[in-house]
Amino acid sequence: MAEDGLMLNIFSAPVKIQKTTNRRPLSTAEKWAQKKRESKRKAVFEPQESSASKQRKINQTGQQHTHEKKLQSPRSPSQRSNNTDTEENGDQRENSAVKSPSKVKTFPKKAPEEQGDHGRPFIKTSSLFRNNPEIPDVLSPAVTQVKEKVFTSNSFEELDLHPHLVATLNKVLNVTSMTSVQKKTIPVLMSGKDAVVRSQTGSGKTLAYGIPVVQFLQAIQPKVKRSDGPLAVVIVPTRELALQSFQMFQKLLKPFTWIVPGVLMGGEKRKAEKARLRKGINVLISTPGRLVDHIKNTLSIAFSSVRWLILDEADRILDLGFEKDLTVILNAVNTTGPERQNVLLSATITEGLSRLASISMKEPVSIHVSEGSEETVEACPQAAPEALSDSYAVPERLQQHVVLVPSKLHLVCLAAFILAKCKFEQRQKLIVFISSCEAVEFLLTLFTEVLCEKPSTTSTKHTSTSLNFYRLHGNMRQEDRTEVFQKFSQCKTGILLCTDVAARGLDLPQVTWIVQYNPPVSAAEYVHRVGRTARIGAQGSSLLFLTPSETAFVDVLANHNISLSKMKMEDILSALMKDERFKGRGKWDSKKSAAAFEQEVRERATVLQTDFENYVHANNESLQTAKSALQSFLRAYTTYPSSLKHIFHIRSLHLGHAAKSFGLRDAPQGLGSSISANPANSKDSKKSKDKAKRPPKKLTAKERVSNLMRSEYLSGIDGASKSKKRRKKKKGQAEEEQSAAE
Ligand SMILES: Nc1ncnc2c1ncn2[C@@H]1O[C@H](COP(=O)(O)OP(=O)(O)OP(=O)(O)O)[C@@H](O)[C@H]1O
Repeated sequence: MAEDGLMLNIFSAPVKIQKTTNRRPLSTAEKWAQKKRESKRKAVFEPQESSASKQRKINQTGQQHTHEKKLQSPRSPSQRSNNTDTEENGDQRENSAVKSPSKVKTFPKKAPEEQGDHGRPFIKTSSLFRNNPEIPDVLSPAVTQVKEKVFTSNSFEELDLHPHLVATLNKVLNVTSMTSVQKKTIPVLMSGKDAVVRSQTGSGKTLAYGIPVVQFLQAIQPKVKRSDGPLAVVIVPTRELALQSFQMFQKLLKPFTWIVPGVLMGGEKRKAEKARLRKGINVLISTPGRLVDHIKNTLSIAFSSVRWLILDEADRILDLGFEKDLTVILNAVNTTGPERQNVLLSATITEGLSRLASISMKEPVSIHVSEGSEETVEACPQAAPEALSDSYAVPERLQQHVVLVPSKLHLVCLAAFILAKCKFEQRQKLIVFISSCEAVEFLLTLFTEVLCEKPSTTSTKHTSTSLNFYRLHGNMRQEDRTEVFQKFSQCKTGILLCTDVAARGLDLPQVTWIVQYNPPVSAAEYVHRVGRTARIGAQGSSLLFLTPSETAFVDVLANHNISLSKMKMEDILSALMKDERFKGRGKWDSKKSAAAFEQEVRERATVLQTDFENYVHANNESLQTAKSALQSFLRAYTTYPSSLKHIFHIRSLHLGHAAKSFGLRDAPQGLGSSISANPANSKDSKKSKDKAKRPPKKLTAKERVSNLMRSEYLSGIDGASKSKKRRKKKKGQAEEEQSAAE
């Protein structure tokens, strides 16, 4: 079973949790062994230091501690007075157990003038800036980026379209000239051919298939009737995308009221969908799992008239292990139907897509828009898409950045970036990609509580706007998902925290920044995520967070002709200098030296981290939420494909440092066993021990794909329903999360 393998992978991973309480003195041999383990770990996580620098550090330790002790506690001491804190050196501190409130070490109250502006009592805070791995120099290899011209000077009038359709395009959709992909695709599809279409994100692929479908359907005589059932079937991977494509068809079909569009998607009431199907839907937009569900269970669904089958984001549909679902769909539409046109579209052609093309299409025309490819509209007997798989086009006006941030500093760095953009700049709209639903929920609460200013507090020095956080992931109720999708579409400024459920196809207007807080599982997913900005010729920016050990992902992207420019972590953190809420203990004077500035930035980052940690440790509920968010992050981390495991391997994560990025002061103990029956962790269970001894079951290729893509399942992308049900029977928590996503 794929899941068994996965669980084993996750929880038997060498995640080391040190116990530090109730220690007895170590014997010499134990000390030696510990020293050896420590130096081995340091070789992985920390820069090599000269003995002189080590000595310097030892000499400085006392001083540093004194300095840290002077850092202040959060704003509401009353609310957070029972917070724990730890004060140990480096890793020991991070891995030590959470002390009970009674053991909290508090410091003697200082005179009011020493307390700083917010009256934080002094607490000990572990250093964010020590024991971090060295940040290497990242040089994005020089690559020639693939360019695609978005617009042409040709108008829709040049095509032989129904005048009402042209009028709708001009007046309802406000589009007059064709984009390059539309100019190339529409005539091919109107001539009745199958096509594989690749063009960059936000280049108008939806209309490239929507216009020919509507032109075709309105011309059918006698007129199309509802009772004809579906004549066009559009399959998309997520519910929001289904809704978006449906809305586009609604607009296009305005003048042709006798043709009825409809959408089926997981999360909606089946009964209501059945009723709509019974009434008759002519253009059917659906997620794959839901359509299969209806094919099997709804007698009123008849595919005898289907003339178009369109797979949008076709590579993703295949990636997710939808092959079985697609076979069911293809069998259903193939039964008695007439000649059918098939269209596959995506911004990223993969090997999988060409495989799909070969099973479902007849001599498809390959359409791609890269510059210098004017003559690339050609008959493509299967192999041609593969020729495209190495380089991806990203929008020309997209500015791509990467920042290397040690795990410990991830949280404050993201917070500082959000503050910089959305508090101290105007009209910024951010999407932040996070690897799991729980982490999205956790960050939403944490940021809302710690970063958003309470109405009573006002910032004096800098004009600031309020922060509006939204979240989108697969564990949300469908009504909430739809509401957030609509609200974020309409808002002028805000921050959407989301999983990859929002990575594909969504056309959210005026997004200015894409932040990939957790790296994507592939270069293709990178392209789709950043593609939520800089759409249809607009400008946009993106920022990819990597830890120092993940730096090689920059080369992976370069292999696909994607080049990034470096942003410095210190520059991002320096945004905290504008926020007086996090100011350090000393009086800050802008005339001070650069070194003092840097020191103040660090102090502010530490104050902010302390606020996060105090919020997390304020009560058991928030602590448990942080722990389960960390668990889900670790679980997602194990799902990178084997081709990227040399960069993203759970072994290269430092659990204590990762915990810090969830506001946890220590690496939680018993992490694995609390999630599920992890053989390695459930020491007492004989069954578990036996299981642990068993070699992992060899997985089939398909199971491996499912395994690798599990973070996407967890993130709520519409997955194969049957396998989920099976998993639900067998496993606990993880499966529940997944079924909620459907
Ligand atoms: N000819 C056009 N002129 C102006 N705007 C257009 C034109 N065609 C499409 N658009 C607009 O461009 C935006 C992006 O279109 P669309 O979502 O179809 O892009 P896409 O290529 O499918 O992107 P993705 O690969 O991310 O799914 C939409 O808001 C759409 O209304």
